Amino acid sequence: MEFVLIAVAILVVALLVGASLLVNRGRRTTRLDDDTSAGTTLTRPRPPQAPTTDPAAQAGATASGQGTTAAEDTRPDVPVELPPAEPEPGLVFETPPPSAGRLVRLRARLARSQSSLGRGLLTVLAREKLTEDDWEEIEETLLAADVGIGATTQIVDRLRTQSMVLATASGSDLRALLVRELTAVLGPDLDRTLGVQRHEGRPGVVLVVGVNGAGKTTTVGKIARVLVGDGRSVVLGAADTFRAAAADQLETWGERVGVLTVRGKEGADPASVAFEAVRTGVEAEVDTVVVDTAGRLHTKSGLMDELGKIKRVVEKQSPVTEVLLVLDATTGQNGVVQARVFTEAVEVTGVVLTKLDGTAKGGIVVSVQRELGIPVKLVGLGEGADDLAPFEPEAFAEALVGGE
Ligand SMILES: Nc1nc2c(ncn2[C@@H]2O[C@H](COP(=O)(O)OP(=O)(O)OP(=O)(O)O)[C@@H](O)[C@H]2O)c(=O)[nH]1
Repeated sequence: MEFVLIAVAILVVALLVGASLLVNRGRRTTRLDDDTSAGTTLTRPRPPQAPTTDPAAQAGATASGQGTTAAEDTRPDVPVELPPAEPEPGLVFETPPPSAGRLVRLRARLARSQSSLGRGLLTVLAREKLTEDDWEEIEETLLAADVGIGATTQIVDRLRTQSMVLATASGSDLRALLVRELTAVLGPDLDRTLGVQRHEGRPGVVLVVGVNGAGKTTTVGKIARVLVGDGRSVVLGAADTFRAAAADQLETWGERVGVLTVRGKEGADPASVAFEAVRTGVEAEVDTVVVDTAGRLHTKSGLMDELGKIKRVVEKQSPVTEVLLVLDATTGQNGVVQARVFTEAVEVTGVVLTKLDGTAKGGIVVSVQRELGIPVKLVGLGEGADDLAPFEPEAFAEALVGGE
């Protein structure tokens, strides 16, 4: 009898161990879009034989937000199969226009800056003989438009040396002169190429940073459209896990143009989401992965830690080729102060100035570039999906001055 009891006990223990092994094994593999997992998800349904990832690693990163991340764990190198980029039934992808020439098409959006800056300057310059009061007015107009003291002095000095020419210049000559001088302070020789190209078989990786409310998420969506409009394939990463609505917003932007978004659960580790987004981009061999990051302005060291970690983790997959800082043009000099925190936290390679349509201070482009020493690469000129344009100094100066 005793022998039978011992045999039954051994059998029960063996069954329990076997069952637990099976359960754990089941947990080790989950689909990226499995809503019950704590890790990252793709926004569109994956094929039934979708590959698997290690949720244990993801959960670790998600829960802690520090220490080892998903990326830093050794994870099986499981290929990610993406659903075909074809419209689902009833869903028609939009075709955004290419980015070239957008600034010229959107020049009317700078009307507010044009009337206060461009027209203001032209009116004074057209006076028969310029007095000291006139020069002061020119200076004040430039400063009021946030051009900044250094560039204002440069413009006024150069115009003064040409006052003989000004005295006899026609309206169109004056306009051309002003366009030339404004272009000169806009840094016409700065390299504004976006680092979005594939390199050595890996996608370009763009990190988008900036204070929440600057239009960052909207801008990431618009950048996706710029890239798609220019014929590139894109994956988006919703690493702003602090604000749940940001991921929803990004998904919607992506869906409209057939771009996949990798997102995390609310509160997930941003680095983990960024890692998965880039991993997905590498596997799918897309041209560019664009990652939206959280822009909470907590302590500088907190920001540095978070952005530093995202960059470090992402670069296990593919080098970061562009870090874009999104700034709201309507916040003026305040925005520049905030911007400094970001430039100290991460090596920013380009600035996106949003909401330029909503300000009379178009000169902010000049002061941002001068103060941060970073080129403005894109400008936001409205709420429309394609109201984001590559920045071109001469076209911008033309738009500010207006006419012709
Ligand atoms: N007029 C104008 N509005 C813009 C521009 N860029 C963004 N916006 C709008 O600004 C509004 C507020 O944007 P945000 O509050 O910054 O929202 P968000 O884009 O999610 O920004 P984050 O919180 O940084 O992620 C949205 O309605 C955008 O459409 C622009 O260039 N011009």
